[in-house]
Amino acid sequence: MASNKEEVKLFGMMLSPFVTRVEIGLKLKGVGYKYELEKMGNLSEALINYNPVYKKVPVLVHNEKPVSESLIILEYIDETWKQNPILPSDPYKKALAHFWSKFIDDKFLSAIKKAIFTIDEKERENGIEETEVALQFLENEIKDKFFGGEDIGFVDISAVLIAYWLPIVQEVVGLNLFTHEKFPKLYKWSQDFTNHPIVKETLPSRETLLPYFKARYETFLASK
Ligand SMILES: N[C@@H](CCC(=O)N[C@@H](CS)C(=O)NCC(=O)O)C(=O)O
Repeated sequence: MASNKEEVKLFGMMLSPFVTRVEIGLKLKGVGYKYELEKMGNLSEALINYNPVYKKVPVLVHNEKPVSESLIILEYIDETWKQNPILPSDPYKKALAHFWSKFIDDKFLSAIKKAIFTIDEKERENGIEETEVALQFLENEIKDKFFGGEDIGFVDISAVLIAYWLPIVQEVVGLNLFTHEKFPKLYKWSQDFTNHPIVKETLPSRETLLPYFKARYETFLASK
């Protein structure tokens, strides 16, 4: 737990998988925090001061020191509060955890964005194919219950957007990318992960996320 002297603030936004990563990390550690709710398109001056480079959430402010970028924040949390480790201590395993988390943010995210937010049919198909290739790499990486072994770790938390956001997003868009048939191990992992009590209590409800994403997708289609 954060001691009384410590002040932990999380600048976040509803329905953001990047903010959810940080919340899961803090809760796994049992660190209490104050949530500062930001609004898309109307960010507070405080947030912009804390993250002038990207002007995005999440930002963790620990005793007035701001840390930005969800994966960097997660590592900071893990190094600051030692209980319930999120990253492996073995340097090679730690390097692999960083590799796969970066893979999710680089390869998977760019592929899925292309698969969803592209009008050009050929380009969209490339996006779908690239998403499936990325999911297959992750399917091959699951050796235990979680990417982190028997307990949730860094890659699991990074992949929350695959476990929870992707099934909802593909339903709205009408894609069948991530199914039990195509990726049995990854699908089973997504069930175990989203049913973990800390993850479950942190995820936004399907009833909120689905209409939000539907509206966003319709706005995109209307703009084309
Ligand atoms: N790479 C960043 C991504 C963060 C991000 O995209 N945050 C979005 C919310 S999901 C945001 O703050 N958007 C506000 C804006 O663009 O004005 C991370 O991992 O923290």
